[in-house]
Amino acid sequence: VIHVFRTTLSASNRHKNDRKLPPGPCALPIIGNLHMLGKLPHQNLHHLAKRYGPIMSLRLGYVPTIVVSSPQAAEQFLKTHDLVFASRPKVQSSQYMSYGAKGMAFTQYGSYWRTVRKWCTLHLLSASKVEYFAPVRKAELRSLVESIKKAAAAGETVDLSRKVGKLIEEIMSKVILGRSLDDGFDLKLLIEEAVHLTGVFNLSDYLPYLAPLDLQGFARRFKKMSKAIDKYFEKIIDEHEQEANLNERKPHRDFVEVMVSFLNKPMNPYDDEGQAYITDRKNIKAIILDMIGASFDTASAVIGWTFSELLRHPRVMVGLQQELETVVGRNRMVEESDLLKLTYLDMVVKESMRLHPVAPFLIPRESMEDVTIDGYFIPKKSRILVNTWSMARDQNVWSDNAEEFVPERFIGSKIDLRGPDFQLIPFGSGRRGCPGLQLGLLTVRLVIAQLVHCFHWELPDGMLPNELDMSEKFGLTLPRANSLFAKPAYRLFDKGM
Ligand code: HEM
Repeated sequence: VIHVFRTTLSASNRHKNDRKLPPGPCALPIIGNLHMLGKLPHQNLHHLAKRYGPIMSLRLGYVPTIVVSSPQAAEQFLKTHDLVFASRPKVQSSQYMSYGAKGMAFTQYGSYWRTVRKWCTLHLLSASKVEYFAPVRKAELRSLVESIKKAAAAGETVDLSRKVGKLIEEIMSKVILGRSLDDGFDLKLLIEEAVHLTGVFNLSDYLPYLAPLDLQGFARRFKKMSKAIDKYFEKIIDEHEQEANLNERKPHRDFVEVMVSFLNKPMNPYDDEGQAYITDRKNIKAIILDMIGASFDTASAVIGWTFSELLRHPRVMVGLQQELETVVGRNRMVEESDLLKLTYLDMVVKESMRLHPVAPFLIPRESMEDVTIDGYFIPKKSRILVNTWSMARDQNVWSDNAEEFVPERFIGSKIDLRGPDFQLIPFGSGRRGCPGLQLGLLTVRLVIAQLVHCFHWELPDGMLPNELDMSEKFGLTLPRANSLFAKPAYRLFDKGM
């Protein structure tokens, strides 16, 4: 009770003193504005921002929260004051799922995070590492094309969401764990649930005195999931250790193999900040979980939305097939080396990631000190939600047709989706921007190009393009709510292999 009284009092005091918080809707006692989020918070906050402006202040439970909804405002938070907002809040999910924030994505800013990030960027996510796995992508895509070809020959409709989900899961698990997931353990289902629960608003994070009651049952679910995942990772690390003993001189390939080779060694021996060690298996398990969580759902969500838009806009699908025909020709499949020449594909992917950003609030940040932005006071320990979904619908930035899927808007434009241009930041920006961008983007482009090149696609049962369901499922990521079904017809001249 004292805690509730204190937080309510201190929140109202903040309004009273001369430091002006950004505008925002009135907050109720105790819950603040939590009741205004609804099932699709990115959409509801988009509507509220239209009324209160691009830097809006809310109180979620006891947590002061700032919602950023324009590219100019995002630049202030992610570039001008990048360091102030380079931390992540301590949340219940990371305590359970990241072994007490021992990974990267949910770890507070500091020397541990800096070292882990540098190390992962250098040893796991570098350009040469991404390239190294090209044969894995090729083999997995070939086998997917073969299976869709069979379905096409039988006149069947395929569940594209499921097929693409499986493909990404296979590619990423070979890259990260060094093995196929065909071993009876449904890691994908657990990761999907973990990512979803990490994104939805957990009362225990906003009203911590209620945490022991676990009113939404999240803690129970996190504990159960983390136990199952931990057991699985232990087995994988054991196997890697045995293999490492057998082949000491073998080059290290998958992520676990690289990490196991660093066990008990400092991550950056030549660096002043080398306090971080992969001292025990917890570091390895936390990093693996981050990598899997960050890669399974993101790439498949982008591909799912891009296919949905292509099916809703046959003109764009045909345009993309024409480009593929010119650059690749119908006598062979797409190779990774073709991708650089596919400029329309690039526009299609940009447009899809603009309208359907995979992480609608990026991964929430937390301010490390008090700061004033555009005359507004942003208190230390505020939670920052950058609403990229809302930014894509800003008519001042994207003109009257902001809500329409028009890849041609990028003709002659230099907008880069990797972070420098704040109107399009599906991978975030600044110190906390996505370190897996290269791997993610390459995978997304390759899969879309291959499937559009090899097959004609139609909506099933005479469904019209404007009848396709486009509902979203909100979590840390924003995939389609329902599976996408489509009917393929093989279109390459030869056997395509
Ligand atoms: C198309 C696929 C992907 C998309 C759209 C995406 C998007 C994002 C976004 C929006 C963030 C938050 C950035 C911020 O707060 O500014 C992020 C962070 C992160 N991503 Fe990705 N990502 C993708 C693929 C990947 C892959 C394949 C990996 C690794 C295998 C990865 C690893 C990470 C990690 C570790 C972080 C946390 C970084 C940190 O906190 O320092 N991502 N990603």
